[in-house]
Amino acid sequence: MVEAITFHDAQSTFVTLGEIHAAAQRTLDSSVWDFLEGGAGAEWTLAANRAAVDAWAFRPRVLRGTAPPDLSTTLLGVELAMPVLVAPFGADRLFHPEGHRAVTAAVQEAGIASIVPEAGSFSLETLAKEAPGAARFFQLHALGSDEMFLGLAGRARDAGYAALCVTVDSPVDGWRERNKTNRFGLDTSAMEGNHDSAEELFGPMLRNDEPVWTWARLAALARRAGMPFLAKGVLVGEDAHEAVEAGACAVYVSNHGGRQLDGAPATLTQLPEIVRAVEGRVPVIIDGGFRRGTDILKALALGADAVTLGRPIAYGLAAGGREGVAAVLDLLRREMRATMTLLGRATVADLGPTAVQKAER
Ligand SMILES: Cc1cc2nc3c(=O)[nH]c(=O)nc-3n(C[C@H](O)[C@H](O)[C@H](O)COP(=O)(O)O)c2cc1C
Ligand SMILES: CC(C)CC(=O)C(=O)O
Repeated sequence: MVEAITFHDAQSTFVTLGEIHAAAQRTLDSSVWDFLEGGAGAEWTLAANRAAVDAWAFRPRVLRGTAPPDLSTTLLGVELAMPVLVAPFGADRLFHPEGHRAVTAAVQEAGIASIVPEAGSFSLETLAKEAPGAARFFQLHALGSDEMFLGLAGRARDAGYAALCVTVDSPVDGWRERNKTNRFGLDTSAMEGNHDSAEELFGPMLRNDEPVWTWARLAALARRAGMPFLAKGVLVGEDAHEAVEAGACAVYVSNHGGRQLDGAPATLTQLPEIVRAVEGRVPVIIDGGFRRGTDILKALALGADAVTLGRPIAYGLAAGGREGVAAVLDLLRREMRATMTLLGRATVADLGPTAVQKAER
């Protein structure tokens, strides 16, 4: 007798990413859920990110005799078991008491890397010490005083981070109506892992009373800090060009998951323009609305070197701490692996513009 073939994953309580999303929502208070899930304004950009992914279909090749798929890649000298990074998300202890300690532990196990946030619950040193393989990039804002930036950059350098990830799309907090409706008060202790007080960082952002930084200022500070930097939050070719000219080691296409400028275009829509402007001089990474393995492979086909994920990782964290994040990463990896075979592509380098076409509906 043939025994049953099971299609579920015996390694985890969760067998789909949808289940993890639902479990996260069940776990969190509704106002924390809204803070996590929501975007700015009418949430047009939030929805546009998803629609842009769905606007592409694959062009699969069959009977190509390719080797079993290999998802591994190298980004800025960091080896990744798959072309995925964890996007920086602050206030992590709101989702789980272990916050980024749980995230970096799972990320290290999965053989990829995290972008550790400035506004997180645990210090950059703690995370680098506990999970040196995962804590490879440190995010900080192009905001506040030069001394604050140099202080954090120096700490990241001393703790062994490979590069800074500088967020350039948040000189002021986005107009987030779910938080306003909920009278949501963010517990600042969830954001003080790297600062004596959250006011240091959020004061200028909330007051909106300081001159906005320039590329020249960022370039000069990064040089003084002796650290390479990725520019996070680039959406148009002109800024991609400016970022490379300012010395960025990578351009990170992002609209902050639709949380900052509502009406900003979808990231996947902008990707080809940015790839053209960068002309292969530095890697291009992207985030915004990527929710499953097939989504990630579409971005790679359109020219991204890696895809970063924000909310999906936070869902895993809320649903099950370290194990929840591990389940998200494992599901993504296995779905991508199966999809690569269905596409007739053996390595991520084989994914190019011929792997996708505009979807007809
Ligand atoms: C709860 C939350 C907190 C975030 N905090 C930060 C932050 O401190 N710094 C930053 O650069 N981006 C932050 N982001 C934006 C993410 O880095 C990323 O750009 C975004 O989540 C990507 O979209 P996705 O959630 O659809 O994957 C945050 C996002 C979320 C959901
Ligand atoms: C730490 C948070 C206030 C950051 C956040 O919500 C964001 O950057 O989108």
